[in-house]
Amino acid sequence: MLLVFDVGNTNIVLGVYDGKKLLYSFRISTDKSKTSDEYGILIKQLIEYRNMHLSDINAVIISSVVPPIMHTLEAMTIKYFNVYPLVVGPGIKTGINIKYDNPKEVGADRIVNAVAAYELYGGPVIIIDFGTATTFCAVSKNCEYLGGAIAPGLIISADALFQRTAKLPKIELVKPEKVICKNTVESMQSGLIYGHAGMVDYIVAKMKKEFAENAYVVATGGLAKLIAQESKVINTVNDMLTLEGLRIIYERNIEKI
Ligand SMILES: Nc1ncnc2c1ncn2[C@@H]1O[C@H](COP(=O)(O)OP(=O)(O)O)[C@@H](O)[C@H]1O
Ligand SMILES: CC(C)(COP(=O)(O)O)[C@@H](O)C(=O)NCCC(=O)O
Ligand SMILES: [K+]
Repeated sequence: MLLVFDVGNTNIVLGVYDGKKLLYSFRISTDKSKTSDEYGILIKQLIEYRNMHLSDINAVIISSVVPPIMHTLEAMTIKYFNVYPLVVGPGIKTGINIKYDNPKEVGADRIVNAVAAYELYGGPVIIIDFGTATTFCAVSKNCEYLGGAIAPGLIISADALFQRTAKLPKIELVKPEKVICKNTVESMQSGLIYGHAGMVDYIVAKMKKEFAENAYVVATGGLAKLIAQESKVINTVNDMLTLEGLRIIYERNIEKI
């Protein structure tokens, strides 16, 4: 079986694939201070909790936007799974033509999402990933990664309001019923959530004008569902987009699983 790792700035999402089928997924926090043994034991417990064994995993692929954690994770997979991981980066076949000024600069998660979105929905396609940052990526009809936009994510924006003011509290990210709110917490929720949805609709409209009016729009990431309730431009939410992309890239790089 294949174990895939999507290492984001807030969470690591793991998936276990049997061929093309995602059996289980797990979400753990990204913690730069954890050792390879701490990750190893945690992942062992998650796998055994699903009645599998470490030895059931015979391949690993990792995509990461947190370079300092990579050495730890690579050491962990070698020690606990006896497997050298495939790491998404230069030299890996993705099947996508990256038109960024410097292709090495694009976050691996954005490439992986682009691969999955093109495979699942075809091009032209726009991918929005609501993670620590909210990223937008445009992929053309001919599978070119055209680039996109990076905006502060919802959690970053909420934290900034809390940290940079004296009177604004930490809040839960839920949508208030109205946009005109009569207390501090709901007013912050209103600005954050309706504001983010408006930003999404505006950027997508501008992207469509710039490259393809008929682009399909797929959203992923921890907060995708929350914004998709409000945004008018998201065609589908696929929470497993990055995991699917990792599975597809693995298949493109290895003849046989
Ligand atoms: N299933 C979920 N439901 C609600 N919020 C979530 C869920 N998963 C993650 N989040 C929140 O969404 C934020 C972004 O998560 P994630 O997409 O994992 O970010 P990243 O990829 O940058 O690590 C996190 O702060 C997390 O608390
Ligand atoms: C933009 C990101 C921080 C998003 O990361 P995430 O929110 O998923 O943790 C990541 O994709 C990244 O570090 N990208 C490198 C810069 C770029 O893509 O141009
Ligand atoms: K991500």
